[in-house]
Amino acid sequence: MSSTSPTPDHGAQPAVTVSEVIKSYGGRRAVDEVSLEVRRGEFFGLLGPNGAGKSTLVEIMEGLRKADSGSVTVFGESPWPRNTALLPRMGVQTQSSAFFVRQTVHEHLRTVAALFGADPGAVDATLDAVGLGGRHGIRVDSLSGGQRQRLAIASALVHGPELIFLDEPTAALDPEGRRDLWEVLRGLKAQGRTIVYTTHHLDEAEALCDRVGILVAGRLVVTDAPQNLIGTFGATSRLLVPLGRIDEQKAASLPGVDGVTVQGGHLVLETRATGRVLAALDPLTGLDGVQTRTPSLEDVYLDITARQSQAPTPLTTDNTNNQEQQA
Ligand SMILES: Nc1ncnc2c1ncn2[C@@H]1O[C@H](COP(=O)(O)OP(=O)(O)OP(=O)(O)O)[C@@H](O)[C@H]1O
Repeated sequence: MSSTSPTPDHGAQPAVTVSEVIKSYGGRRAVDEVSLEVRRGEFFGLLGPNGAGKSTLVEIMEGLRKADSGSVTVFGESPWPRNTALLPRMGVQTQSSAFFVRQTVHEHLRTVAALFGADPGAVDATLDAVGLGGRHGIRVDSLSGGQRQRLAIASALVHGPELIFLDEPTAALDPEGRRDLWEVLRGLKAQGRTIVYTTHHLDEAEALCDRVGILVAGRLVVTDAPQNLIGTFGATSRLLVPLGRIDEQKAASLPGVDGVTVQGGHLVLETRATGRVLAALDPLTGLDGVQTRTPSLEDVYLDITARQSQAPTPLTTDNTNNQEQQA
């Protein structure tokens, strides 16, 4: 990767602005009047079920697809039609990234680096960063799916872009590869780069993203910081009590318990008042072996997407709109 870091210019225009974008295929809206801003230095995650419109929206931001209506700017300029001035400032990994399949890994990345006029010295460092350091001489068409994905990510990073678009970058990676890439992405953010990415891994989005946007059937239903979403949408905590300690009816009658189910070897108590329920349980069952599960972004996501699929309604908007973003 190039060692050049973006000049910090917080308070400047957003990295990406999307305004009322619509894109339809055959009369069906894949992206339905979406507006959002990605701030400079922000790590922004787009979440949503299969077919929700994430890739379409990201590719419109990248200038790879044309919106039917609405507007997009990247660093204040339109990415469509193909804006060559923006290319050195953007790194793009798509779900169908192209490769020079007859080249070796090192040749491929050297070629990509040369196309962008990047420092050839960045090739080795980038391959190391994505875990392909030991694969320099392997032909691209002999790589595994996960290794190809790493090479696609390297191809998006080698020229040290300010703004990085990654479409499901960890989809084909093994757990170790996923964690390694998290560190690479955190490093890029620490350098002040802006990252827009899509993922189905909610734990990952919660760990990495400053803000996430959830798309359902082409509509952006909510945008906020993961912790704000968890707080705002008030997913309940769960207390797991080993079976046999307390009967279901008695548990359901405890103050603060919203619901009780049996799952595996546990009675699962749903609550928004964990301390109160633990205090009530202690004299009845003791707390040994009682486990507490706090709500996660995944809980909130599943709740929001299920409710939106049944009855689409506007949700509370971004709590972080007026907060300064930290690089
Ligand atoms: N080139 C195309 N022609 C026709 N329909 C398309 C095209 N690209 C996408 N679509 C449709 O648009 C909708 C949104 O697709 P998109 O790939 O953007 O969703 P996604 O959220 O990225 O899905 P996934 O999580 O499965 O990657 C889907 O119904 C898809 O079938």
